[in-house]
Amino acid sequence: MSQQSSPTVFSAGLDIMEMYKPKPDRVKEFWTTLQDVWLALYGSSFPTVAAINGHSPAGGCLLSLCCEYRIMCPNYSIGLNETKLGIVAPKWFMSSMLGAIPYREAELALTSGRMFSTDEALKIGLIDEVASDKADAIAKSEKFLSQFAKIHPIARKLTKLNLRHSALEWMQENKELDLNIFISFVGQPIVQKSLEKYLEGLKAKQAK
Ligand SMILES: CCCCCCCC/C=C\C/C=C/C(=O)SCCNC(=O)CCNC(=O)[C@H](O)C(C)(C)COP(=O)(O)OP(=O)(O)OC[C@H]1O[C@@H](n2cnc3c(N)ncnc32)[C@H](O)[C@@H]1OP(=O)(O)O
Repeated sequence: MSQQSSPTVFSAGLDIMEMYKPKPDRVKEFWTTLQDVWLALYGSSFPTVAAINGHSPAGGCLLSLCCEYRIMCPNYSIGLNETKLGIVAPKWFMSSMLGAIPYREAELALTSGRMFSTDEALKIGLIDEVASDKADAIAKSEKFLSQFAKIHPIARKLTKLNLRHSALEWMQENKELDLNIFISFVGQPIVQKSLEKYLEGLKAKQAK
């Protein structure tokens, strides 16, 4: 469950202002912090559930995909919408999605940057359950977690970490490479232009 200033947003994803005209003194910390959050959450030895009580685009969707189970409240949207911003979901965003939905669905979703409604997300397996509201999402999360009381904790932990091993190992070994790809990608004028247009679209939507 994320605590946001907006009651309708689980996480709006990465701060686009950090990628639009990125400041050289901040960009490394920005990206490595995200890598570290992913490593900690995707690689957590604890069972994890995302109770998604609001919209969850891009980095928001990624946070939920780090968890083993996703429960979402109705009438929100979720997805890796990077292509809509003219950017590319990094390899580890994609592998996180592939841990939840079949390759074919992921390819269609990622290339189109599609955002799914709660019901659509349930249909393709991007989320596991729908909750009627925040309290129900918490109750359902507790129910999911309680099943592990009967499972040996070391067996559960090793099973989870073995399943996630190759994605985690890739990141541990390639943090610097991944950072350099990010910096050179967002630095391209064509990418900056796309981000500018996307931000203008957000402002125009808000002005209506
Ligand atoms: C070859 C391989 C190369 C690989 C290279 C990798 C490069 C790729 C790197 C990164 C991946 C990116 C991940 C991301 O997470 S990108 C961010 C994606 N997020 C979005 O698209 C969300 C956009 N926002 C919305 O859809 C909506 O705002 C909303 C649904 C979240 C909330 O809607 P609503 O409540 O109606 O609020 P407003 O739209 O009115 O927005 C309020 C306010 O907030 C600003 N804002 C919203 N989201 C963001 C954001 N993510 N970053 C910065 N600012 C945001 C919006 O502009 C308004 O601002 P204000 O006018 O100043 O109030």
